[in-house]
Amino acid sequence: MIDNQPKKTKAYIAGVNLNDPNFDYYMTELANLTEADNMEVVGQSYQNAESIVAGTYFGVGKINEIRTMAQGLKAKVLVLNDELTPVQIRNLEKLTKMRVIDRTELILEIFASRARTKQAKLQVQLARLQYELPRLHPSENNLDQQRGGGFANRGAGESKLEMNRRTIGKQISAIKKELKAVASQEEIKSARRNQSRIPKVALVGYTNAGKSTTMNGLLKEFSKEGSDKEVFVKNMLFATLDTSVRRIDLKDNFSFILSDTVGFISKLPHNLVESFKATLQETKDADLLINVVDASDPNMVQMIRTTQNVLDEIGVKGIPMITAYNKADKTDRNYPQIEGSDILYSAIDPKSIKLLADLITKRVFSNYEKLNLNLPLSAGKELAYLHENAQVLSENYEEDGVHIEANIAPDDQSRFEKYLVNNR
Ligand SMILES: Nc1nc2c(ncn2[C@@H]2O[C@H](COP(=O)(O)OP(=O)(O)OP(=O)(O)O)[C@@H](O)[C@H]2O)c(=O)[nH]1
Ligand SMILES: [Mg+2]
Repeated sequence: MIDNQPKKTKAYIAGVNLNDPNFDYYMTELANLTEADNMEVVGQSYQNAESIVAGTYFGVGKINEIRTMAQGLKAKVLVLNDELTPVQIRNLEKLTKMRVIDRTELILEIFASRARTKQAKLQVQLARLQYELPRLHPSENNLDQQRGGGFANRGAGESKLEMNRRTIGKQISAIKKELKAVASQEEIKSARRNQSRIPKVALVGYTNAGKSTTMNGLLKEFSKEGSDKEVFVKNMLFATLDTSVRRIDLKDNFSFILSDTVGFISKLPHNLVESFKATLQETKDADLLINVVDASDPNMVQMIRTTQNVLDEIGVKGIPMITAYNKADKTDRNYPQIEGSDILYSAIDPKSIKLLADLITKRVFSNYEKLNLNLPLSAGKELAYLHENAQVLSENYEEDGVHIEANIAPDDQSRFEKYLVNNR
């Protein structure tokens, strides 16, 4: 059989365990990330230690062991479980004769390969440059220094370093400026959404949990535009890097705005989270979060914790949340099923999607109040506002005005007080 697949680079993965109960889970993630970066994991090892060795990350014995093992397995790349210092990376490359990639660089590479839109590309580029800046080192300009020979030329390498730093610094400012321009466009749209009383619901969660599939499921069931508005779904880490915002129109005039965004993983590089601030804004502005969890994954509990940690890091606090246990079709449990404020479902099952929509409706509109109003026929503007921002249950044009029964947001209730009919 002819194998047309290009051969994947073989990688050896390793880490130092500082007595962390989640260490095995982090190594599993590291293996998945390495595969997601188009490499093949051929082996792994770890070292239990009290602390990281400052200059070389591992102790000498471990480095020798890794070099021997990795060479035997023909690994070309050594992938490490933490963010390393530039000195540690350089020393390990010398000692192992392999390319060394730390966890941060690995995640940045994956994001770079996935970025499609201008905003995502700029955000990843910014995070990469910020990662590189402190990693520029005079020794990387050895050639210049050596070529010059002699003492007199010693400054040449350093000035090149300065030059590189300045160039990267300039690139960073330019990208930040461009990002601001892109973000302000988004802000205008988002401000418009914030002005409206339509509730905002945000899908969040671990990467590959099924957020985008859930969004498409809701769109298929409840959006007039249907499949035109569907988002990209794929069985891979970080399929989504942008935020998509769609309007979902449920029965009985219930509408909400739904957003789907980038997924999370443990130890997301801080720079990356910082760069993706604009993308994650929709999550911060939400009235309700749906935390999508892959219920068929044995590491489900750690994944939930990871999502909580990232939400804390980006400053998402106090927003009500539904935990949505997805992929129930891959478990032996009965679904769909509501369990308190949570749901067990499958995003590819229409019945599940309807139950999820019911749960969202209940949660989002729980503090709305059902009011009976009588609006004069001249109050066209108020009527339009109600249709846009409340759930209009019934509407009858009578001689004395328009009789309306509607569920109205707490903030809007005073606005319609004067039209109240006292028959509640
Ligand atoms: N069997 C099964 N597969 C599902 C279900 N939901 C999603 N998937 C699959 O899981 C994979 C990931 O789905 P996505 O919707 O792209 O996941 P995501 O959370 O948006 O992932 P990222 O954007 O990468 O963070 C795809 O192959 C989906 O087809 C489900 O309920 N059952
Ligand atoms: Mg997605």
